[in-house]
Amino acid sequence: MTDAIDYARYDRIRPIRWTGEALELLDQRKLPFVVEYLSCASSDAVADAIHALAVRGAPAIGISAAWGAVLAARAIEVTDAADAAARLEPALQRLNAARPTAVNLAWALARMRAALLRAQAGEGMDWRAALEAEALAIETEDLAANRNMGMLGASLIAPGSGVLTHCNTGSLATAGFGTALGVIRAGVAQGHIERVYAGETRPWQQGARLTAWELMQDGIPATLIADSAAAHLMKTGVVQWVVVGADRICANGDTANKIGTYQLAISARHHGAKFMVVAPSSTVDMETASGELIEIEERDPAELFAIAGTRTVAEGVAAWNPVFDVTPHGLIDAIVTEKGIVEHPDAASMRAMFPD
Ligand SMILES: CSC[C@@H](O)[C@@H](O)C(=O)COP(=O)(O)O
Repeated sequence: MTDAIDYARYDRIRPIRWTGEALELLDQRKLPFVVEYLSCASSDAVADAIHALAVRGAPAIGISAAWGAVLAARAIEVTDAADAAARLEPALQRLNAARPTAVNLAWALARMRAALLRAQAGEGMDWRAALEAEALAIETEDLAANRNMGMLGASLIAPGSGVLTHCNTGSLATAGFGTALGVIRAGVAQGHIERVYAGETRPWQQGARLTAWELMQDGIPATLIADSAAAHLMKTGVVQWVVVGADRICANGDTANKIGTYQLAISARHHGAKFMVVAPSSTVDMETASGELIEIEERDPAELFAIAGTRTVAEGVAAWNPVFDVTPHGLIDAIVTEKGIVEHPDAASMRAMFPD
C-alpha cells in the first residue's frame, strides 16, 4: 500500500543536514522567502538555534539535539566512554533546556546517554562513533515513523473530506514527510482529502509561512485561514477532520501542541468534526500522568508586539505569550503513532498501546 505514495517528492525539503563536521539547519525564521542554512559547529550553537526557533517542531528539535550531542562529544578531550558521560552532561543539559514542552528533546538525549552507556560497557564501537550512529538512527527512524503514520491516519479519513490543520507538522518539523502533514499528504495521494485548510498560527506564523509553503510545493489544494476564522469555517460543514501534531502526549492521552489547538478541539466537537493527533512514539510521555503536569513554554511577549518586524502595538501594553496548550483526551478521537491508532484515548487505551 505504501508503494502508492511517491515519497521522493516530499524529500525536497530537508531541515536538518549533518555534514560530518557541522549541523546545518534550514533557518525557519526566514522562510518562505529566504532559503538559507545555519551552520552549527558546536552543541551550544545547536541549543541556541533550537531556542531561537531556527529549527522547530518536536521531532526536528529532538533530532537536532542528538546531533548537538555528537558535536559536544567532538569538543571534549577524553578518550574513553567512562569519562565521557560526565564530561558531556553539561552540554546535554543545555540542549535539554533549550525548550521545555516537547518531550522529544529529552527523549533523544536519553537515547544518546544510553548509546554512550552501551559503548562504555564495551559493546564494540568507539564511543564517538556510537553517538553518531545513534543520532543517525534517531533521524532515520523518525522518517520511517512518519511514513507509517501517514498511511494509518489517512485510513481514518473518508473520501471527499476537508481537513483543517494547525502550526507546521511537515518535512520542516521532522526528519521528513511530516506527522499531521504526513497524514494529509497520504490522504491527498489516496484521493480521500479534497481540501486542506491551514490556520496561520499566530504569533510565529508556522501555518502561514511554513505549512502553506510546503502544501504549495506539493500542489495540494490548500486555503489559509486566520486562526480566528476556524470556528466559523467548521460551522459551514467543510471540515470533517482536524488533524494536528503534538509536542507531548501524556499517559492519559492529554496532548500538548501549538497554542490554539485546544480551541480547535472544542470547536470540532461542537460542530461534529473529528479530531486526530499524529505523532511518533518519541512524543509519548508515559511518565507524565496528565496534561496539567506539562510545562508550557512561555516566550517573550515581544513576539506579540510586531508583525514581520514592524511594531503594531502601543508601547507599554502588557502581553502573555504561552506557545502551547493542552487538549484534554476527551476531545481527541484518535491518536496516531507508528505503533498504531489509539481511538478515544484514555489511561487504559494508552497503556495498552504503550505498555513499556
Ligand atoms: C511534527 S511537529 C508537532 C508539533 O511540534 C507542532 O505542531 C508544534 O506545535 C511546533 O511548535 P513550534 O513552536 O513551532 O516548535
